[in-house]
Amino acid sequence: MAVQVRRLVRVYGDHQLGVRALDGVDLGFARGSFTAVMGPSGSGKSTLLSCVAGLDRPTEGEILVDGENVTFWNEEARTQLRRERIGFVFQSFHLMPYLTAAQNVALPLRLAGRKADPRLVRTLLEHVGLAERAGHLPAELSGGQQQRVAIARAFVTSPAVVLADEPTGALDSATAKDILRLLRGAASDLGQTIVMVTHDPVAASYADRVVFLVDGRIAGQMEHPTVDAVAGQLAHLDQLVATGAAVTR
Ligand SMILES: Nc1ncnc2c1ncn2[C@@H]1O[C@H](COP(=O)(O)OP(=O)(O)OP(=O)(O)O)[C@@H](O)[C@H]1O
Repeated sequence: MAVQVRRLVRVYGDHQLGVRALDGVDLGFARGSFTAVMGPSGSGKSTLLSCVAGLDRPTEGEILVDGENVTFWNEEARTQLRRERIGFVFQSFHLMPYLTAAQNVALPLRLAGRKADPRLVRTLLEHVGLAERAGHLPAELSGGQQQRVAIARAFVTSPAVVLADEPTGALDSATAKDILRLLRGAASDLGQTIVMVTHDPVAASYADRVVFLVDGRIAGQMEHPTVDAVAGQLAHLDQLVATGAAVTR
């Protein structure tokens, strides 16, 4: 398993009265798998990503990255974990505006104190179809191209997992499909493990599996998701939440 979370609980505020953002989540993410995490607003999706990334500490439970228990690592070790073993893709790209595409891709290696091999950077930019734009600044690239640079950057350290938070949320649907095909291919062809939070059933249909969260708990999983099946399950979950059926403990 690239990543495993066991009995993960994250309570914000008072232990008894606080918000249980995650309430006993057990999940494994196999190497080379592409998982979509879905659920209503406030269901715990971002908290799950933050815990896996080591940005947030679980209240209870364990997190294993490449089989190593990282739950109790100190701040410094978790910063290193984020730099070297976790890749990030955000909705709003988060590229450094004053660095070229190639320099942005190389940045995680530099931050990790490693040498940025120009051939690796070039190969990654070729892989995302941007070899010709290596010297361009983000402002000179379209949104879809900027997201491709961000994806190449996320892959540069060969991380255990790439965490993508609404990676297509800011893109038109045709560009979004290109990005999703790229992520799909990275999992299938390069064996890159990907976990993607999304609200979009089309985006989720590119994944191998969808995990549905409600109130910090797993409310269902779907293998080989289709757009219609995902949309149907989301409507069903919304109904459960609206009637309060999902919040009984
Ligand atoms: N720092 C915090 N302090 C207090 N409560 C928090 C904090 N972060 C999240 N929460 C609460 O934890 C719950 C889960 O939040 P989370 O952001 O993980 O949900 P989400 O599924 O990502 O939602 P969205 O789809 O709206 O982004 C929510 O009730 C939220 O209000």
